[in-house]
Amino acid sequence: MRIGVVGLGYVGLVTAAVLADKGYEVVGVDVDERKVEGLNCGRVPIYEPGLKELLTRSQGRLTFTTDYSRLSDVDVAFIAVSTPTVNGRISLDYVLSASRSLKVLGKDSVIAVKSTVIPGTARKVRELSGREVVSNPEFLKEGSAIRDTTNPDRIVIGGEAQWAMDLVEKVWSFTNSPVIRTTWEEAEMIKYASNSFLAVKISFINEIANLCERLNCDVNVVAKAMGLDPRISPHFLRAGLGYGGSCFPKDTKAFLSFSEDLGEPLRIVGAAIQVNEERPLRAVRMLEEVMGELRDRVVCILGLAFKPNTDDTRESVGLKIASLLKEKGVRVIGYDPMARTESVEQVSTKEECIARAEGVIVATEWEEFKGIEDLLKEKYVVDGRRILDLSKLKRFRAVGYGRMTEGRSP
Ligand SMILES: NC(=O)c1ccc[n+]([C@@H]2O[C@H](COP(=O)([O-])OP(=O)(O)OC[C@H]3O[C@@H](n4cnc5c(N)ncnc54)[C@H](O)[C@@H]3O)[C@@H](O)[C@H]2O)c1
Ligand SMILES: O=c1ccn([C@@H]2O[C@H](COP(=O)(O)OP(=O)(O)O[C@H]3O[C@H](CO)[C@@H](O)[C@H](O)[C@H]3O)[C@@H](O)[C@H]2O)c(=O)[nH]1
Repeated sequence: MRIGVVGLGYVGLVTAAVLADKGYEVVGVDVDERKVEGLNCGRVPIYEPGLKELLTRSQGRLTFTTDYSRLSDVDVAFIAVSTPTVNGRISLDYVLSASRSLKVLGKDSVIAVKSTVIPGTARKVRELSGREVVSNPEFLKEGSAIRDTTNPDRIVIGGEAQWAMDLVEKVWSFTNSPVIRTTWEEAEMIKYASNSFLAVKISFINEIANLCERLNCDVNVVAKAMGLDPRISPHFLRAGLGYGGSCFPKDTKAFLSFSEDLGEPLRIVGAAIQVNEERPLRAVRMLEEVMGELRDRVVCILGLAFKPNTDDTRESVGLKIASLLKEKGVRVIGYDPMARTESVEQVSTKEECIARAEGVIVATEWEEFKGIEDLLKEKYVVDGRRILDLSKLKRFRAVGYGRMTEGRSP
């Protein structure tokens, strides 16, 4: 089977690499000429564990181009272009533009929409492309994208024409994952409802963390016991500085405005967004509580990627905290094992970052930030991700930690 993948970002590139590795002939198309040129020279534009190796292994079955006409003989073309939220609403511009370009497909080819889109979009894609369309939302997580694509929890296939759904199901037959067949709109809803539910869960535990900070409580103890109830589950119950990344922030907002347009506003999702937006400021206040006036002092942020094992800084909490601190006249330096950004002065080791600063905020729970308590002994510390052994620190605040210990904050 020949496969096309339109949009070679975190989703498209991983999808293309995994499918090529499974033996399909794959053509990847992107409008970004530099990205395509780089890929054709073996340069991988993102950091995702295992991706470079996978791309090298599948050379020969995988080609990259900016030329849509190269898709004319594919059986299935996946759309994996971005769907940003602009002024609180989803922008479908890239998806609709890709759909028009996909008129090059043969009449029996199927378009599978992987991009996260509001209900009703797959129908529009069919109108614009004149081809049969299946909604096949993506659930991968950055940092474990290859494993998630090779072995997904479920495969959702939404559509109308059985033959088209059969074809897309066949593409994923190597996975052995449960397949759920739905309508287009159900598939599109499943994606937003899933992301929103996880975002709600995070904001919920973060509010519990706020309460714990006022009491003689540790949110980790509370969450651990809650999570032992299989109805609650321990997943996505880690209190911290809130969710970032390219999905939850934009998808919750797009889903909320979509629900409002329908006259059925998702109030719980609205509250989760609000709670999340308060997290960076809360981190700054914690640092002020322990350190006092921050102006002209040096603060180090450990972790600029929105989560560990990625170089992605989209909606990164660390960067949001950095900009709040700068507004207060703080001299901010940052360190991240993978992420690179123009917006913060970056140093190349955590040791240097910590040594140069008076205050340290742990914003991302990278593995290499665990066990660094000795480096932090003389610093003011905010453990925003609860990865430190607090008993080894002197002057600190930690998310969801309100245990009183003599001589220690709080
Ligand atoms: N990143 C994730 O973890 C993740 C997981 C699941 C779903 N999603 C969804 O998948 C979609 C893609 O996300 P991403 O993070 O991979 O985006 P991305 O921004 O990393 O990549 C998108 C790519 O699409 C290209 N593009 C834009 N318009 C195009 C067009 N008309 N034709 C061809 N290429 C075009 C861009 O140049 C870019 O390379 C979004 O809808 C997102 O919500 C993302
Ligand atoms: O208990 C938790 C779990 C996560 N997070 C934060 O939540 C954000 C998102 O994390 P994660 O879900 O692991 O990363 P993403 O790669 O953004 O993946 C999410 O978004 C993707 C895009 O839609 C979906 O495909 C995935 O299923 C969904 O998990 C990050 O900032 C995490 O730090 C927490 O604060 N506490």
